[in-house]
Amino acid sequence: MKVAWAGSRETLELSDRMAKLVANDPVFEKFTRPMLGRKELFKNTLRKAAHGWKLIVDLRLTEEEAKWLRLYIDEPAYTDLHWGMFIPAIEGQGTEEQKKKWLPLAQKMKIIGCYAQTELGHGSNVQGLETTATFDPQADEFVIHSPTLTSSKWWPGGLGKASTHALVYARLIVGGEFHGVHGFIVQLRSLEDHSPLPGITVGDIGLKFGNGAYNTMDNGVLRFDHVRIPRNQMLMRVSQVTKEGKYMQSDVPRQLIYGTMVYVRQTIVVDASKALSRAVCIATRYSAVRRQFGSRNGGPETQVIDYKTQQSRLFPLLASAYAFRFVGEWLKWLYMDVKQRLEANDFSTLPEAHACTAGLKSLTTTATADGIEECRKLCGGHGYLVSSGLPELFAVYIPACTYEGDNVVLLLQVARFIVKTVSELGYKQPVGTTAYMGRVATLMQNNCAVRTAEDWLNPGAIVEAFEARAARMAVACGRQLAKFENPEEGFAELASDLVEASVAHCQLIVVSKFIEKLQQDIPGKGVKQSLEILCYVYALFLLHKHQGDFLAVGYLTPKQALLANDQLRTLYSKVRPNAIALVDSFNYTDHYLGSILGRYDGNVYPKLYEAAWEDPLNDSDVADGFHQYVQPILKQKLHSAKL
Ligand SMILES: CCCCCCCC/C=C\CCCCC/C=C/C(=O)SCCNC(=O)CCNC(=O)[C@H](O)C(C)(C)COP(=O)(O)OP(=O)(O)OC[C@H]1O[C@@H](n2cnc3c(N)ncnc32)[C@H](O)[C@@H]1OP(=O)(O)O
Ligand SMILES: Cc1cc2nc3c(=O)[nH]c(=O)nc-3n(C[C@H](O)[C@H](O)[C@H](O)COP(=O)(O)OP(=O)(O)OC[C@H]3O[C@@H](n4cnc5c(N)ncnc54)[C@H](O)[C@@H]3O)c2cc1C
Repeated sequence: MKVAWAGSRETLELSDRMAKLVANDPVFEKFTRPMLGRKELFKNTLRKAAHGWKLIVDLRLTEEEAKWLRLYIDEPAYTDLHWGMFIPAIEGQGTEEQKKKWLPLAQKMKIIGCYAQTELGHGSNVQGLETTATFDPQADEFVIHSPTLTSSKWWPGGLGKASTHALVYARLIVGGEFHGVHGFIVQLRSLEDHSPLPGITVGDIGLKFGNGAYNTMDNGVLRFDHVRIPRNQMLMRVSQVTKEGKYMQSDVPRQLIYGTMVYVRQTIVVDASKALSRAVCIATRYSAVRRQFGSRNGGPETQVIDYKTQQSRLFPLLASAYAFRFVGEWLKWLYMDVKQRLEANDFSTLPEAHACTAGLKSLTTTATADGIEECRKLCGGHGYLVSSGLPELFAVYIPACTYEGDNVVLLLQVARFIVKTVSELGYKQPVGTTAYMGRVATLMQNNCAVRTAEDWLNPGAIVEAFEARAARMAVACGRQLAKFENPEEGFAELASDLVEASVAHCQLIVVSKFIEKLQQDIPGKGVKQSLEILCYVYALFLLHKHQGDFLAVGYLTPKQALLANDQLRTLYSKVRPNAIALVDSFNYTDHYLGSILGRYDGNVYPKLYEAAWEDPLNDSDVADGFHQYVQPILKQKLHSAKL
């Protein structure tokens, strides 16, 4: 199962080596992180990032090894944005000449870059950005300017203190004409002493949610006062500005300017399975350690993992972690395919790649953020201790529902894609993830054939149920929209229904990709059978949770929905004996998990007890401040009998 989870034996071995390298290096200790003040915390992150880079250089790690190393260091840092957005943006939107100039500098870390798109006044609405880049043909330069307070760049990670350069998204103005938002490489700080260059105001935006957590990152604010950059620092793969001041659009669609977001959304889906699996690993191991009630004749109490309620909350999350792992693997393939096509100037699959990355980013991050919080509750009171690892994981993870596109805004993008597909059904055969809509007539007509709970253990029955629900919801939205004279007004009015239709479509993708995965050769005794059980758990859990949809569209009867729930209970009993092995298969070190409750050896109580004494409050028996603030109260002479 470890190999199935990792994707291949090679990846398992490689990631295992990197995990151990980090775990055994004292520089990467993270237990004290939540107790550090902001300055110490940030400096500590810089120290870890520098040590990580030294290891990468000294040990001549490959790009793949370096990625795993950074993951296991497990601390958001400016390097995430440098490697994760700045470099990919230049790769995707730069010309060959620009790539030749900037990529070696960035890859050797001679410069540090960030991705400066969002502003104080606009994030979701990228076309609403206010920063301007005005071409000055006399000087052959662009003038980058922040005309208003709301045009201040706000949020970019790595911008506040670390970056020397930024990829700045600004409205292009050539000859007095606006040409939409484009990307510009702008130097922010001196490469000698790191001080901000003339015309640049830059700093950190302040503390964020949670102790430690994402506060290791210097999310920044940036203003430009007529800052000049050479013309060739506009990324010009999509459109060009000539020396003479002529704006030229190439054959490449202008949506490619958003290409970095497609790339990052894809990586976020892969990361969702990592974050959720960490939380599930902690909650599952602890649920096997924790005992409450049910002692008979003085025997041990019941392990809380044996309670059906615990199983019905925990096992769907375990199944979701696996589902997200496999859909992430598929999405990575889809992205690589689109990337290759784009390089060959084939843009035909870009809209689907956009819809899939947007929709799956939204679905997996929402489920993961909610799932981490559920895992905290599954661990009872001890889950609320920072030493459980769950509060920090939650605090670090939740902004994933917002960054790289607010999850609702992204589902509305999926809705546009679905509505367009439905409206074209008469003359255009849908392909890829919308191919099922080509069978819309059958899907609208046929109802579920399930008669017994066992009938639900059939991939065909499950896929058809999810297809029928998604198709019927999409068609219903299409019919409602057709009643509006102005389609945009209709879209705005029906936005909530459209979002629900998008969720149904995205859930269908995850379920289908899990089922497709099971059609592959999966070696290892019992591995495939265990994955089949998890796949049914994932699908039937969703069906149970959203049974209102399946009933409302008329595909299921209430009896069939009940049968699905009956089957789900049986499946939980089948997951139980393997639950620990299924989380051990994630192959996480205790260092990466960072949780006393999730320790591999299960030695929870002694270690919790030990850790309590390491809290700074326990440095002395009598607290600082006692004599000043508490003792006077204890010693006061009360004048009134009532008091
Ligand atoms: C305990 C320690 C643990 C450590 C863990 C570490 C965890 C760290 C992990 C990861 C680090 C991540 C760091 C995060 C950094 C975050 C960065 C950011 O947030 S960068 C900013 C991102 N911003 C956004 O995402 C903005 C969202 N808005 C948009 O994307 C768009 O503007 C829009 C919502 C799509 C709106 O566009 P709209 O339709 O209104 O208009 P147009 O812009 O004109 O688009 C029209 C057509 O274009 C199509 N389109 C839109 N987007 C894309 C795209 N990306 N690709 C292709 N096509 C696109 C759209 O569909 C329209 O098409 P048609 O309908 O005309 O065919
Ligand atoms: C931790 C973190 C790191 C970040 N890192 C970066 C970075 O490195 N670089 C960068 O450029 N940016 C970064 N961002 C910014 C991030 O990309 C934006 O915050 C995000 O895209 C959401 O945009 P917004 O803040 O404008 O939200 P808003 O759009 O203001 O959202 C507010 C509310 O309005 C709703 N809403 C908005 N538009 C619509 C609509 N059309 N229909 C219905 N509802 C709508 C949303 O659903 C939400 O509920 C980061 C943000 C965070 C939190």
